[in-house]
Amino acid sequence: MDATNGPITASTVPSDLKSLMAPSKKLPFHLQSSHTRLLIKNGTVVNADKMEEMDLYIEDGIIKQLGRNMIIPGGTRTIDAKSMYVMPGGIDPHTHLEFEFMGDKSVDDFYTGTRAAVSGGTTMILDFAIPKKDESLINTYMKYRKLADGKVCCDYGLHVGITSWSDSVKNEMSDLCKMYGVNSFKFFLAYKDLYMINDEEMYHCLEACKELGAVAMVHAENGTIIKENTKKLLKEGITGPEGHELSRPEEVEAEAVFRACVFANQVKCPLYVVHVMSSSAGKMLAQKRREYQQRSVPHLLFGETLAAALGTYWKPNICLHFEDAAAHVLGPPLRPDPSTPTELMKLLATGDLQTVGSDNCTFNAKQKALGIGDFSKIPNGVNGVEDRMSIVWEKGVTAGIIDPTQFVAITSTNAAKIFNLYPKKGRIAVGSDADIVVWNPKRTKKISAKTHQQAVDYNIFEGTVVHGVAEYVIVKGRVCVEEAEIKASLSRGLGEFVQTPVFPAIAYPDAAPIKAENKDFEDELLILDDEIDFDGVTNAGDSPSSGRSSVCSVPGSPVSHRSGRALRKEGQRDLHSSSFSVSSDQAEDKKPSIRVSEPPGGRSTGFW
Ligand SMILES: NC(=O)NCCC(=O)O
Ligand SMILES: [Zn+2]
Repeated sequence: MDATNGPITASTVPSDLKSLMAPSKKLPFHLQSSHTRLLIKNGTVVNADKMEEMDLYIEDGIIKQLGRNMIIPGGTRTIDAKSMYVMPGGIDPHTHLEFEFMGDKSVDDFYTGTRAAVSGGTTMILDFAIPKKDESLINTYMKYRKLADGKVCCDYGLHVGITSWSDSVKNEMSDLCKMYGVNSFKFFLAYKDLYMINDEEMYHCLEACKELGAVAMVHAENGTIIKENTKKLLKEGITGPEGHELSRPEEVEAEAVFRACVFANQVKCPLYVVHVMSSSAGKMLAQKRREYQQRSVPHLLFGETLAAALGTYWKPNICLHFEDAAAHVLGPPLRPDPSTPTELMKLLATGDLQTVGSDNCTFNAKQKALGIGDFSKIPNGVNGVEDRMSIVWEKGVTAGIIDPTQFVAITSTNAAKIFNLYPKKGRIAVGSDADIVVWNPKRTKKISAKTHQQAVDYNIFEGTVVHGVAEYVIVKGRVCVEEAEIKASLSRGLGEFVQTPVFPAIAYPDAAPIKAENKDFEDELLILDDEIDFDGVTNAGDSPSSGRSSVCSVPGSPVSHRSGRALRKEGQRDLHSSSFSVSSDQAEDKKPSIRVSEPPGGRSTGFW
């Protein structure tokens, strides 16, 4: 097939995808109003590198202007964000919606799951298309596209699982990268006999990812030990949910983290460790990451933890009721050490971990009951897609461990960078998607299954009071949550599949930048980012009279236009006539004066 490393284009779209692409363009009539104009006033705009008092003007689903005293068209709706934070909508890098797993199917589907996500301030999810060992990767991917397209309430992307190794798997990985908009592959060192691959297969999988410019992802637990321990525990009569954690204690997770890191380093393939659930695993990853960074292999390793791990733990009395305990079963497990949530939050604060996912994979009490009498049959998975943002805020910002800019980094920007969505997603900037959350740090909420939006009948954060919620959520320019209530505008089909191009600059800093889906669009964003990164301030805060008018308004027009290019200051570089690589510079930590504060616990080694 005629494929390149670039984005999907009309000529490279396979015929099976064409049928999916056509309908997603035809939005229902009520979603078609392309002239939605919105002004968000008086708020504090928070990006991962700084906070600024600014207004924001949105049109056609895109951020068009940032600044103060902007000239905007009449008839524009205004939201007053006084005393609130205006942030990039959350990106949940890890969900399993309608996932067929362990004999059942997770109850939150692409509609209820993304609806719940948006209600909590998340405006994009990355789900997993996981094939059985003998299944085609592309067929599995197509199955997920068919499940999700037309159903999702916010944009989504797909990671693909690697559960076996062969030439055909390798070829399909290549096709997925080159033609289907996938840039990340997860392999499992757990789930022996189901999904687990062995060390040799891991080596080849990492080699293939590196060759393709993809991000390798690993579920790091030692599946062989888990299998043998499980047999032993069941034989000893330990059949209840307490057996779950006993079969896979912290070092079983840390061993697999270590092994995967060493393999990644040998192959020199960027590796993203999903759901780091223990202090032992987190520290192991931090140690390897720092070690490789010192040997000038920056950003080889990335780590994700979960809202579940930050928001709760395996409490001493949890096993008094099977239903409670089973609802908390996921792999790797919640840990009995009560210091785990704080330890993991500190690793996020120091940049040793980069992202927080939900791993949302929900099963109702009836489904969890499959494991009565045998803990190994409890379908693994918990909720989190809805509460992830509030849990991170509560346990991070309210607790004084991170500041709002770090909150944005770990809930949105870092995922956008790692999976090559930035700055279309993960940043409040002119030209970026208007996926925005207006965060109210004064509104409180008591989390409960009785009031949550998710389809599942249990909430592992039940009773937690959070001091900070999504007051308004804007999805592609539409106000979908208002005063913390879902509006009718949040509907099926509002979201679309978003390609994730290979060679993300943060993971492959030496590679030539891969263009996003719209060349003009990306060029404009890169220019604006250059202004932000190297001036130390955005031009967005300047008055229109400063001469840098393209962001505040475009000459001759009351509003700026997406296609309008930023005017350069005298002496400022023209990226189109220079050999300077913006993408690689975006990946560096050497930008001057862009942080508002140092993270607690010392200087970050991450990419805040
Ligand atoms: N995490 C979990 O227990 N369920 C979802 C599947 C996985 O991520 O391993
Ligand atoms: Zn998962």
